[in-house]
Order: sequence, then structure tokens, then C-alpha cells
Amino acid sequence: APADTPLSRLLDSVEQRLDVSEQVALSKWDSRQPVQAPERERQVINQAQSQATRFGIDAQRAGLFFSDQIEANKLLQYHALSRWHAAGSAPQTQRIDLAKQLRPQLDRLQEVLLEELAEFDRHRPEPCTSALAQAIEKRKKSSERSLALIRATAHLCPAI
Ligand SMILES: C=C(O[C@@H]1C=C(C(=O)O)C=C[C@H]1O)C(=O)O
Repeated sequence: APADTPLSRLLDSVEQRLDVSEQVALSKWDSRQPVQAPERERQVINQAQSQATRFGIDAQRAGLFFSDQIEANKLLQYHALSRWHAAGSAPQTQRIDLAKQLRPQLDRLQEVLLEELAEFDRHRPEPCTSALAQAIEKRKKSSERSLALIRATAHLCPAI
């Protein structure tokens, strides 16, 4: 098992947030809603920015981090929807309500992510970009999951 570091803990929670994307996509498939929900996105980012200082994170950094989480989540939703469109149907699995369950679940994860982002920033690996890239490679599940993890962590390390 990979060492339990601030980076691996943060990536675990990033993946937990990504795990929700399939159920979100199912809800959108059923309701024929678009993947992108701009008002909800603004709410997620505003919430992250207003909670940031409580965790000792710069509001702008928190906003950018969550904007990356949202983009990564949408990538996986588009991917799932495309698979279901190609197949002509979505899986007949138990549905979870978007407003009543999935978004509140994402809201709860938000605080965990902020806490772990703060911890990551206090113990940033050196050099950051290669540690991050190697950690993502080691987790490799599917190519779309790797791509989503890369997108979700685009601003984690300082720009080169
Ligand atoms: C997850 C959703 O889909 C998209 C992704 C979001 C997110 O990752 O928080 C927010 C709004 C949508 O653009 C959603 O609609 O709640």
C-alpha cells in the first residue's frame, strides 16, 4: 500500500469526490439535464472560498482547487454519458437523488478536502510536480480516472 502522506490522503479524497460523478451522470441521464450546472458551480466555489480561511488556506487557492475538482468531475460525467449513449442505455442501478443526497455528499467532502489541502500545503513534497505525477501513475485504475486525477490536481503544485 502506498505510504500514508498528506499527498496520498488528499488524492484519496479527490478520488472519493470523483467517485460520485457516475451517480451524478445517472441523475442527469434520467432528467435530461446538462452536465454543467453553472449556478451550482458558483455555489461550490463560493462555499470553498468562504470556508478556506478557517482551514488556513488562501481563498483564491481554495477556489481554484475546487474549480479543478468540478472540471474533473464533469470530464467523468461526459465520459459516462457518452458510453451510455453509445450503448443506447444507462445501467439499471439504484438511483441517488442529486439535490437531496449527491450534492449534500459533495458538500460534506468539501470540508475534508479543504482540511487535506491545508495539510498538503504545509508538507508539500519536493519536487512537487514529479511527486504528484508519480503518485497518480501508481494509482492507475483506468485511463479516464488518471486523466480526471490529472485535471483535478492541475494547480496543486506551484507552476514551473
Ligand atoms: C456534480 C455536478 O455536476 C457538475 C459538477 C459540479 C461539481 O463538481 O461540484 C457542479 C456542478 C456541475 O457543473 C452537479 O451538478 O452537482
